[in-house]
Amino acid sequence: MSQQLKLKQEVAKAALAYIDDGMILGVGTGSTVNCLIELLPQVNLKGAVASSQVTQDKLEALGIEVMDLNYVGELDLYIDGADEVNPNLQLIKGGGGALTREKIVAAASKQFICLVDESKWVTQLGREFPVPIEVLPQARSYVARQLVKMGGEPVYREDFITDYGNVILDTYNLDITSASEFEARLNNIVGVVCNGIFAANQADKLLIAKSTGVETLQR
Ligand SMILES: O=C[C@H](O)[C@H](O)[C@H](O)COP(=O)(O)O
Repeated sequence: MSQQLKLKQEVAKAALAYIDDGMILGVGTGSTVNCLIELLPQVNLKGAVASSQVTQDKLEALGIEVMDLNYVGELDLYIDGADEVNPNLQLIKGGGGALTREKIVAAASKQFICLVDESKWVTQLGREFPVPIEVLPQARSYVARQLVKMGGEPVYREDFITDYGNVILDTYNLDITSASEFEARLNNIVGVVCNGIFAANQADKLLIAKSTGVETLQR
């Protein structure tokens, strides 16, 4: 087993302590959260709200009832991974293309706990990992030109369609000195459905797995 998978399993195990019996849990997407999903049969959940079709399928395969967010109201807890996290617990997400539904579930939750291994820790977002931007298919070229004007280098994620039928522009080279401002600027481009900067919906708590153990950071 790789060291990184081991760290993902450790941080997933640490997250179990925050899940209460009888809860409806918001469940993220990705390889880190997959480690958590495998452990969820240990908890007596009332149900879950899934942040992607992939997660929904995995939860249902374990016999966990997946509920429609529109009918459950505010969730107590959302747990998800991230592609990058900075010291303010702001994130880049969407490497797996699930950013829009993830941001909706995060926004609808009282608390967002983010699970990462130490490879995800950065001082400034977007220097290495591109910002995934979900775009209406018809607006792809227009949005790409606006991103170039902002100094970005958008790359169309080929052969990928989101759960909502849209496309993704993975955008490199954005100078994200203020994640909040950048998130809002990207949202202002007509045709953008959602962007992968999670500043308005940043993590409340970060569990970070290191070779020395799992550390907890609180906002
Ligand atoms: O769309 C995918 C999500 O934002 C994931 O949370 C993110 O890509 C992290 O995934 P992983 O745990 O596989 O690194």
